[in-house]
Amino acid sequence: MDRSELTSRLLPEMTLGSAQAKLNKPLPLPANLSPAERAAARFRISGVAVVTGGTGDLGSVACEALLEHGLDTLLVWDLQGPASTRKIETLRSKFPSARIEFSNIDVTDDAQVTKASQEALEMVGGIDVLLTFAGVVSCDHAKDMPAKEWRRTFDINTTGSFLCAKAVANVMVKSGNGGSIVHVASISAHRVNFPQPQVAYNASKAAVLAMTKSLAAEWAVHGIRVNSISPGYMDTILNEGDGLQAARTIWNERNPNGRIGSPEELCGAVILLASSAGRYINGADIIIDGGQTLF
Ligand SMILES: NC(=O)c1ccc[n+]([C@@H]2O[C@H](COP(=O)([O-])OP(=O)(O)OC[C@H]3O[C@@H](n4cnc5c(N)ncnc54)[C@H](O)[C@@H]3O)[C@@H](O)[C@H]2O)c1
Ligand SMILES: OC[C@@H](O)C(O)[C@H](O)CO
Repeated sequence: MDRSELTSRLLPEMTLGSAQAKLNKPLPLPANLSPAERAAARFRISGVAVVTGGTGDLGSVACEALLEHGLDTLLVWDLQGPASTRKIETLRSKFPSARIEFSNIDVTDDAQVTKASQEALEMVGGIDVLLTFAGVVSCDHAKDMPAKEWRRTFDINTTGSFLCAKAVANVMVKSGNGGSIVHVASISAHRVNFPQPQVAYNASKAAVLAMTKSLAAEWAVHGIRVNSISPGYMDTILNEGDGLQAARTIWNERNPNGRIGSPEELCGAVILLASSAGRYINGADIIIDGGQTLF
């Protein structure tokens, strides 16, 4: 079997030239812009974005950043609750000209995310950006870890992120416009957290990194970029339960900046990866931790 036969049999979708890669088109910046306008245009986000876990502490801040940068339509996929209703109302009042829709979606349910993605294609013409913030933390000691808890952590953090990426990528391929997918990994994907035991969480986030690189390689031909961010410890509710409040002192001491991060400090990386400023970034991970992982 020669090389081209092998390539087309094993990886037909990756054969060069099988689809027009949007990544290889010139940057769509009109020539008559002022330098300041050009700078802003590079980081402009237009079109439609899906944000999973978009009413959580980090996801809601990322939603706001997308809207600040010009997003027309925001589709939030999260579990319904009083907090989600409140956060969506706040976003709508801050950005009255944007279309903001909430759907009660469990990211671990393949049928639900597939249906919601298809509806986005029919309702708003496609999806340009996907951010996968839906996630849970699990702090059991390994020797006491119930199989159910291990599976739940992987199901939401890893499988859920994959199922959303798959469903959204299919829509991006159908619309023919490519897009940008940003997964939310963690510094826990790169190293073992201290002092809290988090074997399932750490492993689930390391899998997100490997998945991100695999999808980036497979979908570049469709003009879809897939990257991840790895936040360090952020000041969120996720880091308050399970005795984590007490661990904060240690995290602060072990950070060269002397403090954990605030949710807003993720926005720069999210906008870079989602916008055309990041058009040649593919399969990358950006660690945003104030240097926590340096020592
Ligand atoms: N907070 C941190 O310090 C930190 C650091 C690194 C990575 N992260 C990651 O960032 C992401 C967001 O964290 P956060 O601090 O905003 O937490 P959060 O608990 O405030 O938000 C998580 C969101 O995910 C949603 N969610 C959970 N299970 C879901 C499911 N099955 N289907 C749909 N939605 C679901 C929750 O409803 C919630 O809105 C998580 O993936 C987390 O692992 C957080
Ligand atoms: O590693 C940092 C985060 O992923 C997370 O905030 C932490 O692990 C939760 O305890």
